[in-house]
Amino acid sequence: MNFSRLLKTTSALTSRWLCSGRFQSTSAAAQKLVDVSVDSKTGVSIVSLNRKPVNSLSLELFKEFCGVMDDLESEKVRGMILKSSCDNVFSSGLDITELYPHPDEDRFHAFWLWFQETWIKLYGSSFPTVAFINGHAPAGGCVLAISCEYRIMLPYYKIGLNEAPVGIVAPDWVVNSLKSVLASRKAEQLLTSGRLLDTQEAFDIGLIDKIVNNEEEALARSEEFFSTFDNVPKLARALTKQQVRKNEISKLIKNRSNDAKLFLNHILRPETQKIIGSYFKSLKDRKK
Ligand SMILES: CCCCCC/C=C\CC(=O)SCCNC(=O)CCNC(=O)[C@H](O)C(C)(C)COP(=O)(O)OP(=O)(O)OC[C@H]1O[C@@H](n2cnc3c(N)ncnc32)[C@H](O)[C@@H]1OP(=O)(O)O
Repeated sequence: MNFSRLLKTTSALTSRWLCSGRFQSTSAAAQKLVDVSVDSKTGVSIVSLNRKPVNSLSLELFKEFCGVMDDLESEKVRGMILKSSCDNVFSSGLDITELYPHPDEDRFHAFWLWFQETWIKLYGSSFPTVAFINGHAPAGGCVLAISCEYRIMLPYYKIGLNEAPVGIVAPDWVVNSLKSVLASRKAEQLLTSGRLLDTQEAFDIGLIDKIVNNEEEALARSEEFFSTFDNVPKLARALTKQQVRKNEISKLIKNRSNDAKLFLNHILRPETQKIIGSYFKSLKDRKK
């Protein structure tokens, strides 16, 4: 099966959840959670996550992001830069209120399927992708960044997969995306310790590709990355990227519902709820 057909393949059960109109934004005037603009000099699309204050990743944000990715695919854009419009935070990861206290099972199932869909579309996109990490990127924020092809980060922020200390276990598609960036041993150390790295440490181990001081430099470094493909036929580039990433994506596509069920079972365990609850409380108490 070719890759674009594979990307469209979802089980009947999964399609039912993804296509269902449930969990729509209630207000037509609701603020956009994902903004798109085009850099007029380079023709590259800039996608900004815009869920204030910290871009925590909710079901609605995932849905909107997937719609944007579909548009960019059909417009056959030259490239995409993913960044944040929140001050100091690229994304604070999954919205903890989707996980705690004791989430509604239907909503959680849909939430998880849209998280998977986001990863499938971003990791498997045909066009080149850069994450401009213009703020902290813990947990799910880091997952978005490692799903892109190239990572550029501002100094003095933190990035990493701190799920284990929060009581959350990484699914294999997240582990494998990390292993596509870092050697297995480094990936394991990062995951099991849950340590967040500062920008320099992240650069030193190869988790990010460039450190920049401002957005202007980020755009210039992104352009250098995109222009490495200027003499490569678009289709050949896209199919080659997807060939490299195909195994992880097809494994998840075959296992989506089960992956959601496993995660839900884990999240609903009283011990997990307890750990997430005290973690969330400590986040709130920090500011008191
Ligand atoms: C191992 C891989 C597993 C993969 C599968 C699962 C994937 C991911 C799991 C997750 O993503 S779980 C989420 C984990 N996220 C975090 O641990 C980050 C938590 N947040 C922070 O550390 C900080 O907020 C920040 C991002 C460093 C920003 O700090 P800042 O001081 O700028 O802002 P705060 O005052 O802390 O936050 C403002 C406001 O937002 C609330 N909030 C922060 N993060 C989240 C979140 N992820 N979900 C929901 N709400 C969040 C925070 O409590 C504050 O609320 P108020 O106090 O204003 O009510």
